[in-house]
Amino acid sequence: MKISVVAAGSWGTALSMVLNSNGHKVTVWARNADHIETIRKTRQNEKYLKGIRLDEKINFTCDAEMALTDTDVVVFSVPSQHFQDTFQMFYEKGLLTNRQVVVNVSKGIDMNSLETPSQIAYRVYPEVRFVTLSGPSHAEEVALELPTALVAASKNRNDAELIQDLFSNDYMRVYTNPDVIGVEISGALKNIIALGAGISDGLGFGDNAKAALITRGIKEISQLGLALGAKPETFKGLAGVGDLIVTCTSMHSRNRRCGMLIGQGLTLNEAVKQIGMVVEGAYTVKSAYALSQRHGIEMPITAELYRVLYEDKNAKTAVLDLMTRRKKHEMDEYASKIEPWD
Ligand SMILES: NC(=O)C1=CN([C@@H]2O[C@H](COP(=O)(O)OP(=O)(O)OC[C@H]3O[C@@H](n4cnc5c(N)ncnc54)[C@H](O)[C@@H]3O)[C@@H](O)[C@H]2O)C=CC1
Ligand SMILES: O=C(CO)COP(=O)(O)O
Repeated sequence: MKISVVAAGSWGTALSMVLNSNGHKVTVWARNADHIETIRKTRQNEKYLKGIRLDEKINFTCDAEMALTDTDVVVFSVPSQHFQDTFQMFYEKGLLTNRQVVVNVSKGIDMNSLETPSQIAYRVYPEVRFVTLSGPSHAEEVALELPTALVAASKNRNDAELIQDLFSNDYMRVYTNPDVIGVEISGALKNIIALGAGISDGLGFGDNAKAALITRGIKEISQLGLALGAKPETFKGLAGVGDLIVTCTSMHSRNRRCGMLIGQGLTLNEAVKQIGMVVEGAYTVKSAYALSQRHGIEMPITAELYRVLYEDKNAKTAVLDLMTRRKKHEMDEYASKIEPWD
């Protein structure tokens, strides 16, 4: 198949390698001509995916028409805060048709509209054939062909299966899932919890704190997801708890590393600058906090992180406030229904 990949960051580049090794004709589009020129000359993406050689067969261009015309699949890998602009720009140029399948691989919620990428895509182009590809997958490991499992989620089974076939090989296993919103909310919100896990590490806390954040984190993620129409099983899957575990524990995670720097005393801006790549949780924390208020959902970890990142709250005070919240049952439903020990 002919496939366009939009953006030459770490994830777009790693996925273009998978698709190329699966025998597809891949063209990567990026807006920065100098970046493209350097990749073409060196066959490396030194800025975003250090030390990895890129096959000569992968095309790199900054000509959008050349990259998208007559392709079967368009993979969007722009940071989520730029998904709206980029998708709309390609749509208005007439470069997206419903003969193509659009795959989004970014993980976030737009801070202005509070929409996920699928909600943006359907609003801009109601006939879009949309698939979201998510799950525990650091680009650095995928580029080395280390075993990875993903989820392709779509309202349309054929489109989900097409994307499953396209990316599957002996080091990449792709499952399908009809729950697009559940997969999107999982992928977006795990970045917030990973920032928190990094802050916890940076403050010198241990594995107990990390396990507590992961476990209470998936509860917050699923509560917001359920309010937005997600299915509960999704949060137990690869896009849910799977991606939460890898992002909260891996040294590859930009969100976790950014949190560690904040825990060690840097400001959010200083930490993001030092990471030098997108730190999605820094933006999605604003969207998730706003959504929790809109839907009346208690999300204590998200709320404390919002205060630390945007209201200058001291991180240690935030932890103390989380630890000394009102005492409660582990399962909220017990509080409102029957006594659990009856
Ligand atoms: N890197 C990874 O391991 C994974 C990343 N993701 C997600 O993929 C998305 C992209 O992440 P990365 O590639 O890692 O980020 P990155 O920071 O490595 O690269 C982002 C790329 O997007 C480009 N870009 C930024 N704004 C743009 C715009 N308005 N138009 C066109 N291009 C633009 C940048 O120039 C850069 O090339 C994020 O949502 C991330 O959460 C998902 C799974 C794995
Ligand atoms: O989504 C990812 C792994 O699944 C990448 O996480 P980071 O953006 O924190 O590096």
